[in-house]
Amino acid sequence: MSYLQIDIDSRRTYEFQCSLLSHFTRYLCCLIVALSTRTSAENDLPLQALTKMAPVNTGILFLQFNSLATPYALSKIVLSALQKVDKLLYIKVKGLPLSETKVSTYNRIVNQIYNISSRNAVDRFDTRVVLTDFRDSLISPSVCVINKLHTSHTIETILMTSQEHSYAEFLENKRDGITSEALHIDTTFKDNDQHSIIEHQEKTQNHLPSSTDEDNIYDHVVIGGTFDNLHSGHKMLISAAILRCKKSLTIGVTDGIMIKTKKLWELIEPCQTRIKKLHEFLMDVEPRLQYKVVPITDLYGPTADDPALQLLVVSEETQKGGMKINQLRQEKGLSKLDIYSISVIDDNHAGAGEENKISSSSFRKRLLGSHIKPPKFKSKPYVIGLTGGIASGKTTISKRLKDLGAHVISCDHLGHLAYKSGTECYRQMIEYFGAGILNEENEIDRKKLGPLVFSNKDHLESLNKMVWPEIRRLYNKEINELKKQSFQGIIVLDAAVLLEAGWQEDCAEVWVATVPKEEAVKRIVERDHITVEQATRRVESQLSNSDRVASANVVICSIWEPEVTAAQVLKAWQYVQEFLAK
Ligand SMILES: CC(C)(COP(=O)(O)OP(=O)(O)OC[C@H]1O[C@@H](n2cnc3c(N)ncnc32)[C@H](O)[C@@H]1O)[C@@H](O)C(=O)NCCC(=O)NCCS
Ligand SMILES: Nc1ncnc2c1ncn2[C@@H]1O[C@H](COP(=O)(O)OP(=O)(O)OP(=O)(O)O)[C@@H](O)[C@H]1O
Repeated sequence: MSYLQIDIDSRRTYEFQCSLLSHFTRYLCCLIVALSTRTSAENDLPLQALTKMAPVNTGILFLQFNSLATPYALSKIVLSALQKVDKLLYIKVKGLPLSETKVSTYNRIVNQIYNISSRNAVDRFDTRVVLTDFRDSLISPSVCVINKLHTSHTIETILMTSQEHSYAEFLENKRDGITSEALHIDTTFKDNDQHSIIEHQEKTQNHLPSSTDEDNIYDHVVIGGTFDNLHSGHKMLISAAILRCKKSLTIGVTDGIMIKTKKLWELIEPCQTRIKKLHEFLMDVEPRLQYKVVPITDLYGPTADDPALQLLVVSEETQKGGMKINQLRQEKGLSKLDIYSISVIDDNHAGAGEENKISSSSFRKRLLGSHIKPPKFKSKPYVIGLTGGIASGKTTISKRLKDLGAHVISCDHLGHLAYKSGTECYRQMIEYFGAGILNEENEIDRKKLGPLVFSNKDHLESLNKMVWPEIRRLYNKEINELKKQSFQGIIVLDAAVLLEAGWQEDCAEVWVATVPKEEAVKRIVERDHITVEQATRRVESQLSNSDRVASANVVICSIWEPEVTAAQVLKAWQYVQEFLAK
């Protein structure tokens, strides 16, 4: 071995920089650590003999660098750890060499961990590889930094590759009664694993672009992205940047027009939420860098005028963006950025019609029909508010729900009842608009009313004030009648104006039907035989998809074949059934 293994920070809880520690003292420490490690490790029970721990949400795996002799060993250890934690696994690699190690070596380990995790864990599983030790080993190998690890989530269990120490004292944010377990894994190479190892190795080799040496480290690094549903591809990009960064990392996060061309963009979280989540991830993996996380509304962001930036990290699919940036910088007399490019990581969970690579839009598609927010309350009967823009598929969805056994109340139908002569609403409307809105049978004529209200916002508002309370009274009457008949099932309140009228207050949850604006316009033109301009005006006069999605417990998108819509409805329906049965 060409390095000294030093593991002082796993012996003490205090946090200080011991730059004055002599090599001799360090060597002694190493010796003590190495000896104590061996003794306790020998006393370990084999994994099979350990009682199975209760499932926990968050854990940390302390991995010894020298146990990673092969990608196979790493795979086996990480896979084993993934099985013991439900939601979030931190991974900290200990015992790194003090010098002569390359960024690319560490970067490959990090990539491999993310690759294994994304291939083997469920979609929403969150793996976070702590980068502090890697950076210490790369940037200041002669300075021993002793850190207490602070994580944004409470750690419930500690996993290790050998039972040398509980490590609990090095965690700032840990559950009382934290458990620990040594993973004893047979990392002996088996012939039939050859294929998967070669595959892993290939996937985790970084693409080496011509403009930069993959082992260079820079003061000021920059990356950009949308970072919606932060996934392994993003984490690899961010890690590649952090490992090559000494002082500041600038991150441009797309906003505004940049996101509106993306699939299911209405489901993308607001820019400030994405920035907050990104920041939380950065603080977990390497809190000691200076981060400048800023919204961007074009592909250049701060690279258009920041002279200090030196390296841009991209992926093979966004390299072109890097070239455009350098073209602009050259035109402006700024220095060109070195460009480091990572490989794109594939998604082995990809379903039909999804991209091959891990992508946020596939995640968004998988969110359709699932409960993005839990129901507000449990009740019997159980009222679901179904809403959505014009031609978004509400009627089709409510028919499907009726087939599944729901009692559907159409607020459109109740609106017609509210206009009937003899109601309070009828009386108010004649008083406000005059008898000119009546037909020969003294019924309210919608064709006469339409031009009056759609040309005047105040009139429309007044009309809504008269009609909405009447509709609410009518649906409550129907719900109460169902209650009297001991109906215990699910009631669907199909209401285009559910959110505008505030009726979501009466619902345990809200389902929102969406289609992209262009598709809604196309459907309206075909159905109502009006012009594209007229259809566009109708769509634009309503609440936007993203406003509706903000209030949704479930989002259903009807852009694909009817069976895809039906599958989303069934998924959400089954969740509600399970929720009510609990
Ligand atoms: C215009 C940009 C920023 C928009 O980002 P985009 O919407 O693609 O972001 P997204 O969140 O999807 O991805 C962010 C980054 O992660 C990479 N990435 C996404 N998925 C994967 C994956 N499966 N494997 C590896 N990398 C991935 C993307 O290629 C991108 O580089 C970007 O695509 C681009 O052109 N980047 C190069 C220029 C740049 O960085 N500009 C901003 C400077 S501040
Ligand atoms: N995959 C799909 N899912 C649902 N509807 C679809 C789908 N594909 C096409 N459509 C069509 O879209 C149109 C609008 O659907 P629907 O009538 O259910 O919408 P809506 O939201 O009730 O509309 P409105 O509020 O204008 O009455 C219909 O003609 C429907 O057949």
